[in-house]
Amino acid sequence: MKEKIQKKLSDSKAARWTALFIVSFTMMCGYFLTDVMSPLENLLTTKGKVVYFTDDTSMPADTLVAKVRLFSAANMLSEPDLTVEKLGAGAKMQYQEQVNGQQVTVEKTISSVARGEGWSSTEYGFFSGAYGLINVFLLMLFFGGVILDKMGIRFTGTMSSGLMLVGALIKWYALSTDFGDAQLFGMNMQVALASVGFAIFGMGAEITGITVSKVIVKWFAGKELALAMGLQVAMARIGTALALAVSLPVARMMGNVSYPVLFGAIVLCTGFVSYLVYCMMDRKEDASAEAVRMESGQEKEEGFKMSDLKQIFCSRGFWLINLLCLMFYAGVFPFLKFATKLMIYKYDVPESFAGLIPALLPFGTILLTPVFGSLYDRIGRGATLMIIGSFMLTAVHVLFALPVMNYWWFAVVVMIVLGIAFSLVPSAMWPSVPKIIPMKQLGSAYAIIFYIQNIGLTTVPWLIGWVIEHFATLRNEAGVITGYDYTAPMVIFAIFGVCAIVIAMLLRAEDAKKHYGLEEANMKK
Ligand SMILES: NCCCC[C@H](NC(=O)[C@@H](N)CCCCN)C(=O)O
Repeated sequence: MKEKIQKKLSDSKAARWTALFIVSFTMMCGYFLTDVMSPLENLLTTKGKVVYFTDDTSMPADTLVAKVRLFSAANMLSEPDLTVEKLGAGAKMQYQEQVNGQQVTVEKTISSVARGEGWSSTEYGFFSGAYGLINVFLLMLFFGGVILDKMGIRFTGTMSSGLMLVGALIKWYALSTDFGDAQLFGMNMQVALASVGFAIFGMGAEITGITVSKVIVKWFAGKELALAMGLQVAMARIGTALALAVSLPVARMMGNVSYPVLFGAIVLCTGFVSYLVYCMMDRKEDASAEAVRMESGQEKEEGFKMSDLKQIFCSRGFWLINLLCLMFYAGVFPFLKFATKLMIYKYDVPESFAGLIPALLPFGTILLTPVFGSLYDRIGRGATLMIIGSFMLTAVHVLFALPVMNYWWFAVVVMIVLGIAFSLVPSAMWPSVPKIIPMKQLGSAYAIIFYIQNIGLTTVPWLIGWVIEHFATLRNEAGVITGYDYTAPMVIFAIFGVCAIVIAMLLRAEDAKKHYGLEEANMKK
């Protein structure tokens, strides 16, 4: 009689791809919430209500009311019964405007009215960077990695996806409440509370991120690892793309910036439940792995020890990956937070379409990240892919910084190139980590990389928000904002790109010396 050979659950193709899909879904929900506020920058930084017209233009509500009143008086029409509160969808407005030096009568129909929150650019920058606040300053991401290696995938992932949900609810509460002039921590109460919520969410999102990375290595090591990581990132990008595309229309339709966040919180509930489903699969995988080990008489793998951290810290290749991750991601995610407003003011894109151009970036990566991942699996050249991606990132920011070519189609082309760069580097960088660091220290290794990366994700939006307020905001003599000059912030982003190129080259040199195998294929033939 043939003896039944024990197999691990992860040896089944269907099982491992199902596991990947479930955890990637949780992550996708997290990414949706991370970027849901980015297209709302213009609305958040406008004081009072904003009126949107059917021709895709917009105007502060009080300016509109004043213009309509002036028009009625000048044309001896009866005083309109109009206040900011009475403006509503479907109403027709008439007022006069200077067009090419001539006074013309404009008639517009209101499509929606939404409440602006009156934040400053610095406050918006602070809020955007708050994502990494607890991770960086309370070292929670670092401890998250240790918790992951000590307590395991099921405990850590459940805890962290629960934290995402709690943070999202706090953020929603802050944005849906009018706190008047109340202050917290010496700042506007709404900004402070929304930032606290975002910081708790960010802690959960990042710990979930390292947990999911470990899940993928657990199921795919020696198999289609880079493809699986690429697909996970691709699904995450769907979350980002949807956030960028639907957030402003939802806020406009509902009249308030809090609704997209509420929607995100509901989506996150499903992400939390899907992680619980994964936990059941994880239990089965562990049981089958244990059965295989017993049958083959293998020694039980030694657990994680704090002293293992020394091995991680002593690896030069590991530090180069850290720095590359810091610089490359500092040039992408923080940029996305400001990209919608860049499209409005530099490329003259109507506000209702402006979020769609940055949304092209994640949409492009949805396809390309798995393609490049699979390329890396089959033919290698990981370090080279990272160098090419870093070059592209730099070129993109230099092009955005140029004061010429301010056409929307140019912004679209440049954004597509950024999408290619944003597929190349992540698809090669993340699967390279297990080539440098062994499995049992992988949770801590990813946590340290995410930790260093979070320093950039936190401080770069602060820096850019401050630079926009002090060096990029154009005002007229009365101090009213008339536009923005994005040269200075874009030059800063380009500098991150140059640093990424240098580091990626050093990494390839280090690989040649230490034979990590970054230029080799991942799949064992
Ligand atoms: N296997 C690792 C995949 C990481 C994907 C990577 N995510 C991050 O680096 C996160 N720490 C930051 C996410 C910020 C959310 N917008 C990615 O390329 O998304």
